[in-house]
Amino acid sequence: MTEVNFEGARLYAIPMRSRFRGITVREGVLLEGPLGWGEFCPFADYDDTVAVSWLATAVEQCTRGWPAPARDRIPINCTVPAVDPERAYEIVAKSGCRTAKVKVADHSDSLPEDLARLESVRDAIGADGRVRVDANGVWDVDTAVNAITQLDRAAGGLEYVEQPCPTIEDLAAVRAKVDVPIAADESIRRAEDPLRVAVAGAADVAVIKCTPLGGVRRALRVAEAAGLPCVVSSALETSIGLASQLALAGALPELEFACGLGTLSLLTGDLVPEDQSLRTVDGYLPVPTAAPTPDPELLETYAMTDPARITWWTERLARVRALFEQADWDFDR
Ligand SMILES: O=C(O)CCC(=O)C1=CC=C[C@@H](O)[C@@H]1C(=O)O
Ligand SMILES: [Mg+2]
Repeated sequence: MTEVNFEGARLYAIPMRSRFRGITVREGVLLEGPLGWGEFCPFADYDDTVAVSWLATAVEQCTRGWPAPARDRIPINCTVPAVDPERAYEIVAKSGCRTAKVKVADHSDSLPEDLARLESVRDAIGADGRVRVDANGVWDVDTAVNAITQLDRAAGGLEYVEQPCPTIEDLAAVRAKVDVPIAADESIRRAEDPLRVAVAGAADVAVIKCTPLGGVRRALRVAEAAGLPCVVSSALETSIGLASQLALAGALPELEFACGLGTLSLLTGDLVPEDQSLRTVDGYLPVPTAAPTPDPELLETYAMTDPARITWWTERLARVRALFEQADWDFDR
């Protein structure tokens, strides 16, 4: 992998606008290769083995590029964190998106807050907008059935509920009891072999994220294996990593749903110049033909400065690089 300039890795730390997935500062690494830059940003709680796929996505982007797209723009959902109703209204209203994805079940006893947030989101998006929720797998089957029924009512109809329960079996049980369609996210992405998850009977929609799945080519194979309509959703990358996710959304043979790639708005900044930044405009993002280039000034502004974090990321990158090289990674497999 001499093609990738690991010595020139740039470490960044960008504060989030609101806490999301327990994260208040997004950290990661940019790597340069012959085709431009890629982004390595596995969440801190992922071990090195899991992080290998994240590195593969960055290496694919900066050394190989992506398969040809089937479309040139992607409809985007705005993402509403577990915020109060006023803030939820504001996020949806100013997003320009016709679909909103709302985080629910953020903490125990969250249902009354979730219901108020959904009512507000429906007010903001209007009767013809679409509203989906994501519970990140925290409910058991009975809790899920009860919550989904109430959330569906508060939202004036849900497009789908993403990962209501942790297991495939529980998703199937909930799906048999509610009319709201079910989407599988963690069930696919965290599976030991995402190509072999029997998700078809348990969900109506597959959420696919190319960053943790090892690149655009692999994610396309996972999408095909899932055999369901797909939604591409982000891993909270900067514009550098979002480019791969948009390339995946662009290359899917069919795309029925808006994708969860409008997450740059959750960060307080980006690493590329304003005119290349992948911020949603009128509910859409373009499918890039090449990775955007980081702005040297922004790399300085958001450079990681905490010595302990720098050591942690540098050592992690070295370990994951060694695993990636041992794996003799095949991007097409
Ligand atoms: O899909 C979206 O609208 C935004 C992305 C998003 O929700 C997520 C990004 C990163 C980590 C995940 O916990 C979370 C998700 O569960 O889908
Ligand atoms: Mg999800």
